[in-house]
Amino acid sequence: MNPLRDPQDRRLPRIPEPCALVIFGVTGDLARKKLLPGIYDLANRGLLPPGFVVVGFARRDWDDAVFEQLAREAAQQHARTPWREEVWARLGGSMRFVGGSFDDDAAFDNLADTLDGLRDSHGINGNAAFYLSIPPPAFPAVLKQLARTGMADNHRAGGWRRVVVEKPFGHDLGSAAELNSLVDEVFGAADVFRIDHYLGKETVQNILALRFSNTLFDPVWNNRYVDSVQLTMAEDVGISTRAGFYDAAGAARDVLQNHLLQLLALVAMEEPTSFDAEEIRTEKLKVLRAAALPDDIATGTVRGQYQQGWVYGQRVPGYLDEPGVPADSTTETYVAVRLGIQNRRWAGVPFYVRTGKRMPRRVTELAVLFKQAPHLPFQPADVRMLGHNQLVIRVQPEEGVALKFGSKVPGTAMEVRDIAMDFQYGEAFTESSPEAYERLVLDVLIGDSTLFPHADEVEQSWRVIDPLEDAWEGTKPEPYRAGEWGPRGADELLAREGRSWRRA
Ligand SMILES: NC(=O)C1=CN([C@@H]2O[C@H](COP(=O)(O)OP(=O)(O)OC[C@H]3O[C@@H](n4cnc5c(N)ncnc54)[C@H](OP(=O)(O)O)[C@@H]3O)[C@@H](O)[C@H]2O)C=CC1
Ligand SMILES: O=C1O[C@H](COP(=O)(O)O)[C@@H](O)[C@H](O)[C@H]1O
Repeated sequence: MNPLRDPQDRRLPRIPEPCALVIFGVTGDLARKKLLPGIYDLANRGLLPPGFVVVGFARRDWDDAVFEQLAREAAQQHARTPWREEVWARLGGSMRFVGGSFDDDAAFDNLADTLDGLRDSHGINGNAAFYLSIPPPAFPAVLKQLARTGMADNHRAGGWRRVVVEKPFGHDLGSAAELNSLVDEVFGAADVFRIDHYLGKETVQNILALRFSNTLFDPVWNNRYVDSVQLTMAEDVGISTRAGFYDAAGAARDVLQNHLLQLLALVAMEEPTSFDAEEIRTEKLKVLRAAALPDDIATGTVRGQYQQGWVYGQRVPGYLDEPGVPADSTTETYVAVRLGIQNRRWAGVPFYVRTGKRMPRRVTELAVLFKQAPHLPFQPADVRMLGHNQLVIRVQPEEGVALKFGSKVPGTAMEVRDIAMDFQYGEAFTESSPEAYERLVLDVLIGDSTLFPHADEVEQSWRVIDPLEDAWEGTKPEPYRAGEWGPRGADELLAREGRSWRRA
C-alpha cells in the first residue's frame, strides 16, 4: 500500500469487495427508476469490483437474459451518466434472476444455491447484500426466509451478509419496534441498513458541512438570532400507481416521519465529536427526543387532500379520482406542522414543516429565518422592502444555498432592500452530484452506515408521529386544489403567529 495514501480518506474511490446485490422486488418502480440505473452509474464510474453480481428476485418466469434486458432498459432510461456499451457488457453479463414468491420456500432455496454458485464463478466469497425493495408488509416474510435458509448468516456464508430495508420502516411505533426486533434476530446490528434516501442527497449532507466547517453560521444558529425555521418538501406529482401503499400511509407517514424529521435533526443537532456514524446518530437522536408537537395538535397542524386542478397547465385529477383510491378516503396528501425543539438552543423557535403532493412545482428546501435587527435607524419607508435575513438550503431541484439580506438600493436615498447571494452547485462544481441511491447502494456494499438512520432514530420519529395520527383519527382533511400551495389552513397556521410561508 502507498504509505502516503490514507485509507480513511473518503476522496479516494472506495471500491467494495467482490459481492452480490440481491434485489427483492426487482420488477418494481423503485428498482427500475433508481436502483438498477444507480448500479449502472456506479459501474460507469468504475466503483464496482470485477466480481460484482446483481441477482433479481420477483414473481416472474424469467431467465437471466430477460432480466438483463429489463435492467438495460431501466439503466438506459434513468441513469445519470452517459451510456457506454462496454460498461454494460461487463455489468449485464453478471445479472442473475430467481423467480418466485415470498412464501415459496423452493425459490429461496434456489436463491441460496445461486449465491453459493457465485462463490466460485465470480469469487464473491460469500459476500452479499439483500435489498428489500418490496411492499413493507412483505418485509417480515422475506426476513424469515433469509433466516430459514441460513442466507443471513455471515459465518455460514463465509463472508459478510447485509440487509437494506426500505422505508417506511413500520406503520407506527409498535410495528417499527416489532420490525426492529425481527431484523435484529436475523442480522447483526452492524449489518442492517435502514434506508432514507434523503440522507444520500448531496445537499442534505451539505447541511452538516455548512454548519460545522464554517465560523459564519454557528454563532447565530440558536434562539437568540433565529426567528423560525421552515422546511418545505413540495412535489408536483400525485401518487402515480402507488394508491395501495399511499392510501394506507398518507403524507405524515410517507415522508414526515422519515425524510423531513431527518432534515430537521440535521438542522438542529449539536456538533458531533467526529463524523463517525455513531456520533452523528447520537446527536440526531437527541434532537428527535426533544422534538415536540404543539400542545393543541388540532390547531397546530394542518392536513389536506388535493382536488382536481392544474399543474404546469395540465389538468390533473383529484386524489379521490386516482386509480385505486377509495371514493371516501380521508388520507392526507398534504401536512403542515409546527414543531418545537425543547432544548436550550431552540426553545421558543418554531420549526414549520410542510409537505404535499400536486403542488405548483417540485421543490425541497429548508430556510432559516433570522430575527429582524433590534433597531433600524432608517425612515420606515426606506425599509419597507426589508424582510428577515434568511439562509436557504435548496435540496432540489436547483441545488444550492442562498443568503438573503438587506442592501442599499443605488441612489441618493438610504433605501434598503432584500437581495440574495446565491451559490449553485452546477456553477460552483464541475462534477455533477451522484444520485442518492447511487451513493447509498455503494455505502451498503462498502459497509459504511453513516448515512443510514439507526433503529432508535426510527422509533423516536414514530414517537413524534403517533400522537399526530391519533389526534387526526376520524377527522377529514382540508381540500386544496392541485397546483396550489396547500390548504388555506396552512397559511392561517403561520398567520396566527404573525408569520407567512416563504415563497419556495
Ligand atoms: N417507488 C418509489 O419511488 C419509492 C419506494 N420506496 C419503497 O420501496 C419499496 C418498493 O417500492 P416500489 O418499487 O414502488 O413498489 P412496487 O409495488 O412498484 O414493486 C413491488 C415489487 O415487489 C414485488 N413483490 C410484491 N409482492 C411479492 C411477492 N409476494 N413475492 C415476490 N415479489 C413480490 C413485485 O414483483 P412482482 O409483482 O413482479 O412479482 C415488485 O417487484 C417499498 O418499500 C416502498 O415503500 C421508497 C421510496 C420511494
Ligand atoms: O420516499 C418517498 O420519496 C418520494 C420523493 O423523493 P424525491 O427524491 O423525488 O424527493 C415521494 O414521491 C414518495 O411518495 C415517498 O415515498
